[in-house]
Amino acid sequence: MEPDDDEIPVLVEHSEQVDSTVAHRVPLTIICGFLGAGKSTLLKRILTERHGYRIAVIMNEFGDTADIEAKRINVSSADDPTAENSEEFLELANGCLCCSVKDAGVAAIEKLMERKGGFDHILLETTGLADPGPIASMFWQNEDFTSGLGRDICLDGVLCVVDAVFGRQQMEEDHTVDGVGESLRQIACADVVLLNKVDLTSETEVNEVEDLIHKVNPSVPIHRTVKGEIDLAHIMNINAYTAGSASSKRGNFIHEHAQCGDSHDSHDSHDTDHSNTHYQLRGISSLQISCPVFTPLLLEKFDEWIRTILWENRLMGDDTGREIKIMRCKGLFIMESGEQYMLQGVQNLYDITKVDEEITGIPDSGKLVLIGKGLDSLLQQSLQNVFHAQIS
Ligand SMILES: Nc1nc2c(ncn2[C@@H]2O[C@H](COP(=O)(O)OP(=O)(O)OP(=O)(O)O)[C@@H](O)[C@H]2O)c(=O)[nH]1
Repeated sequence: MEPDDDEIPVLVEHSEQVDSTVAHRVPLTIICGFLGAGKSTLLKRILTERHGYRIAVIMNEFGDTADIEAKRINVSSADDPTAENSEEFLELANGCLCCSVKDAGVAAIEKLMERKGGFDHILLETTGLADPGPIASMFWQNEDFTSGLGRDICLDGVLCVVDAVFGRQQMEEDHTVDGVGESLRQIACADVVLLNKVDLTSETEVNEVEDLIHKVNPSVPIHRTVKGEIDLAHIMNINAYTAGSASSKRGNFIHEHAQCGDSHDSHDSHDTDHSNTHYQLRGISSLQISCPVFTPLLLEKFDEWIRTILWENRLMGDDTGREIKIMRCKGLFIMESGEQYMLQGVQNLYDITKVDEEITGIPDSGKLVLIGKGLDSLLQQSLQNVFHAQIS
């Protein structure tokens, strides 16, 4: 759903036809990561390893990686315009394709689809300083996009590579004018995290970084890696933004890290009491809340509640000017009928869709994860009021 001042939005249920179309689109993964964390190392590995996928890797800096591979497989690079086959695409021996993204993301992908087509997956690398939120929203739910390029590709998820050695320091130290640093934005928006360079630090330190990441994004799966060594099944086709056939994977956030508790507190440090894990770091906080079984009316009410926050940056009924900013939200709601609904949101875009397949091992009640600014006790109370209005 996108905000529109003139229309009252309604909850749209996606038909099976739409979901089957989604299945034919090429999934796109946005790769972000802290400076020097190992993004290029991961991409180099993907571009050279025999994995059986045809992957298009769209890189910011075509330079180093492409040059190395070009020499090895004897294909000319974009830096050599006189050579035969010279273009900004570089086809590699393992079926991967490397593409320069100097001409802006969407244009590069349009060209890619026109000229090369037929990929299993697209990996889009962003710069170390990028906020993946706006990029993700560009590839998801954007009207211009869905009526054009969106017919061919769909957003699979956001992968964040974190440095196991300096990750913690980067998260604690970086900040921008509005108080939330890029590294925290990247963690907030991540659907999967690679905690890389674990060979360079102790188990204790790795555990601490992992803990910090989960404080910021309680539901994100974290994979520990050395030089980006990861089974691609963990980072591709995770379907973080759709409610189609692979819903069991999307249900992960409900089960993983249940030890985080139900809520996170707002202090610039870890809470020692694990029963209250309400957490805030440099202005960004995360909140994980258990939801009661939903009636159709409660689903409507919840839709109104989250819409007011995402579109108007305020709580329903609160005209005090207190601002709330959600960067990422996810939810799974269990209906009285046994049906399940999935919430996905990035920036001010969101979608609530019926899950068309049973998620195995789900709890009796649903869960909601919010990551952003202003997630305080007033917000929690406001949500509880919505829940209790239905129960009583
Ligand atoms: N020991 C060790 N070194 C690593 C690992 N991953 C990457 N490196 C090294 O760390 C350095 C930085 O890695 P890159 O892959 O260039 O990092 P990046 O995220 O692409 O860096 P920027 O694009 O500059 O932000 C390189 O020298 C890599 O060889 C790892 O898991 N262990």
